[in-house]
Amino acid sequence: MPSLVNQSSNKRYLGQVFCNRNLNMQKISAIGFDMDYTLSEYIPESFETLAYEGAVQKLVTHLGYPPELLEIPYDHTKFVRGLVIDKPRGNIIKMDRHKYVKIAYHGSRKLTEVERKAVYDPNNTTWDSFTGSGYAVVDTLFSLPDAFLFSAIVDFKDSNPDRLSKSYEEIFKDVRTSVDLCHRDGVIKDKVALDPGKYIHKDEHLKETLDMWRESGRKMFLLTNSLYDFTKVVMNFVYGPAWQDVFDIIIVGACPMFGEASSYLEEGKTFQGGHWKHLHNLLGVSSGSRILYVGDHMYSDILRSKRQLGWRTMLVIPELEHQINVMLEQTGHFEKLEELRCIRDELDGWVNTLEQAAADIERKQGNDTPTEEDELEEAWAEQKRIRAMLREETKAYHKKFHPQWGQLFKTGYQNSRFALQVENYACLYSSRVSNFRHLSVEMNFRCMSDVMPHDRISENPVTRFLLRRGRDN
Ligand SMILES: Nc1nc2c(ncn2[C@@H]2O[C@H](COP(=O)(O)O)[C@@H](O)[C@H]2O)c(=O)[nH]1
Ligand SMILES: [Mg+2]
Repeated sequence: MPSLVNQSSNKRYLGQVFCNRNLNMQKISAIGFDMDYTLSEYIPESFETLAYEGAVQKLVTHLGYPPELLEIPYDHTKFVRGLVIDKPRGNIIKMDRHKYVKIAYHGSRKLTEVERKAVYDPNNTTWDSFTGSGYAVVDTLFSLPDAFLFSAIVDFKDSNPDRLSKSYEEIFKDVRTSVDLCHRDGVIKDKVALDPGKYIHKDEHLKETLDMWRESGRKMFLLTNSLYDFTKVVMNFVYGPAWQDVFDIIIVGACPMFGEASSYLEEGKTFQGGHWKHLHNLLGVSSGSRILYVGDHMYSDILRSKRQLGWRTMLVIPELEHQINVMLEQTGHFEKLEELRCIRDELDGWVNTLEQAAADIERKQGNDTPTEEDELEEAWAEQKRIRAMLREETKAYHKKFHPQWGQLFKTGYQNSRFALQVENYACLYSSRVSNFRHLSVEMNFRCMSDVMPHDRISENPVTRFLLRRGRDN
């Protein structure tokens, strides 16, 4: 069977597993799985609506929010992972990998460039790391209803200031409390238990993938934040009644960097809570690098388990399918953007040369010659035209991915903060666990070679500028 790793198609995503860090499966002796949004992919329309409607109900009934909020329907397409909620300002923002804010919305209103830069451009304000308590990262699909609800209430407050006197930060706190409660009081889980098929996608290939790994002789474990009753509902649906047989260890009510050594409940091979050292002992591994953990939550599943436990990680990114399909459809558009960028760089070089020449002449003669002035005016006009065109084309390209937030892994043409975290913390990533079924259980994953700007020295605009100057002198 042909390997699907890092193989590209010019039509659609084929379920490739992508590799950021070399990982030899022969060195992996235990494979662990998170459950929610990893083994079970929830249907956003129905599942997220449970959290949203439950939370609005609580805000209105228990926290005195205006009943009109009950009439706002949930739109699961509005927000995406990787965004950051700026609680005190009532904004939701998207950053590039350098933490420059490139898109900002206040409620559902997009900030103009001037407004955005006044608040977030480090040239105008003090540098912000966006890590304090005033910010909340949308780093799991579970947070999308929080983002939608916060933004809807910000809109409501702005249009009805006399009806809602709470600050944006207080509103966020109430939203968080209400959504959190829905995860604990049965508003979400009782409904899912009654009709799992309405809320969970059935992946026809999941069972064979998990069985394939089990048969490879590796230790298998499930490590989920969900409690046992809900785990049973979900695993029964996604795998079948024999789900417990596929795992050597089942840990519920916990995430990778879990707990106190002594605080856990044990029933056979099933535990509630516990400690990672205990888990390493049970798995018989001496080093975290022998464990591959597959999860969807950037922070708790991937970043913490990699940084603090040294586990190898695979991030499940369901959004990858849409992102890659649009990218492949838009190849022509992307090439046009690349071309425009080259023209812009050439023009910048040309303008630079002319400006320098004009300055030299001015120094020597005391004023510009009309020829230089005309040429410079012409170059500036062309530079302005191309820059505007590039800006518009880039916006149009991004809109193909998402009308408000653009391409998940990019802001403009740089990697987004989300992409940076995927690169830094996920050894592997793919859209779903069952994509592994195409691959050998002993696969030696190898990453692509890294490219720094100086590795592409001949494409560098500064190189082109220097070469042209060298030729002209
Ligand atoms: N109390 C809260 N629980 C939450 C919230 N968001 C998600 N969850 C629950 O966590 C687990 C996720 O399990 P995992 O398998 O991905 O580790 C699941 O039971 C969710 O319902 C929250 O805001 N508050
Ligand atoms: Mg999860």
